[in-house]
Amino acid sequence: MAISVWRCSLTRVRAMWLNKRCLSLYNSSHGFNETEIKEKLANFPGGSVDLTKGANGIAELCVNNSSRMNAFTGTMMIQLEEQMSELESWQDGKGLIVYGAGNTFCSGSDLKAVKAISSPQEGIMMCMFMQNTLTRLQRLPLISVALVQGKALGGGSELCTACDFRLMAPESEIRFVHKQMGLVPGWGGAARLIHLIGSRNAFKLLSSTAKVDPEYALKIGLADEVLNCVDDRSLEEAHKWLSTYTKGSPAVNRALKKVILSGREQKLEDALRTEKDIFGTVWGGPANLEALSKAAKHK
Ligand SMILES: CCCC(=O)SCCNC(=O)CCNC(=O)[C@H](O)C(C)(C)COP(=O)(O)OP(=O)(O)OC[C@H]1O[C@@H](n2cnc3c(N)ncnc32)[C@H](O)[C@@H]1OP(=O)(O)O
Repeated sequence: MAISVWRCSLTRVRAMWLNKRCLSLYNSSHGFNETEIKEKLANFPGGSVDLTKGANGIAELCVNNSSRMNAFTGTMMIQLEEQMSELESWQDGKGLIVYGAGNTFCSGSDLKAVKAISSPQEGIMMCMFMQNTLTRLQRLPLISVALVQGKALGGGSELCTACDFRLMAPESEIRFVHKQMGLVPGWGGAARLIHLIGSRNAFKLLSSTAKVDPEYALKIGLADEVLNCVDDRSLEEAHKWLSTYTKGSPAVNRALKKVILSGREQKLEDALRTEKDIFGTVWGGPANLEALSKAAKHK
């Protein structure tokens, strides 16, 4: 009995490790040493990244460092990575809302930590670590939404581009301030921004470091909706918005996200093949059989 439990958990750990390796961009073959950068990041504590998984299949991920406008400390970067493993293995999950504590989104990386990891080699390691994590966020089999209240600055603006959708509360702003810091985005924000709004609009936002308000964000396709509410009520509003897109079984919702991902990331022929494989996982499945038995009409 004890041996079979041990084998089972060993298989689960191995599956999680393989999954993580497949979903990440960088591993040791790219000169990336995850253990080393985690040890370094652990020296910059503070704040937390809190995950709440709802019984309705919707999770909330809260970036919480309110005394520093939710800036990412080293330990928060590590926690964000750990929460991705938790979400990747959540079979009942359908959706995710990423938001910041205290009615503001996130002011990027903690400037104190950034100062201490200032060598280009360490900067590149931190950048690889965060790109891995945010790529895994983007590739979660969940419909993800960034709820932007207050400010999303620097790395915070990059974080919101890793979600499938962005909802902006009144008076909120997204701002790629990197150039003013003598930087360019490094957490994958530039590449994702170009996919979202095109290279000309992305060029303008990155080179001017302009504040993007909800109305302009909606106009250029950076935001998907301008919410009516501020403070805690905007989280409720975000849940309501998301519920339109997460109806139905987790298996079908997750399959849907996977076909969108393959269409987004793969070449057409490969995406078509992946779509066929994913189709095979839902065809004749419980949700399909139930719909057929009800002879559903779509009037
Ligand atoms: C590849 C990633 C690249 C990056 O993310 S680089 C970092 C980019 N982010 C920044 O430069 C943000 C710098 N902060 C600001 O511009 C302003 O603090 C901000 C966010 C507009 C808020 O302004 P205010 O509302 O006036 O509030 P405040 O300035 O008094 O801030 C409240 C406390 O929060 C702190 N804070 C804000 N952003 C921080 C950050 N990123 N790292 C470390 N601490 C940060 C700020 O220092 C202040 O603390 P304290 O009260 O002085 O002890």
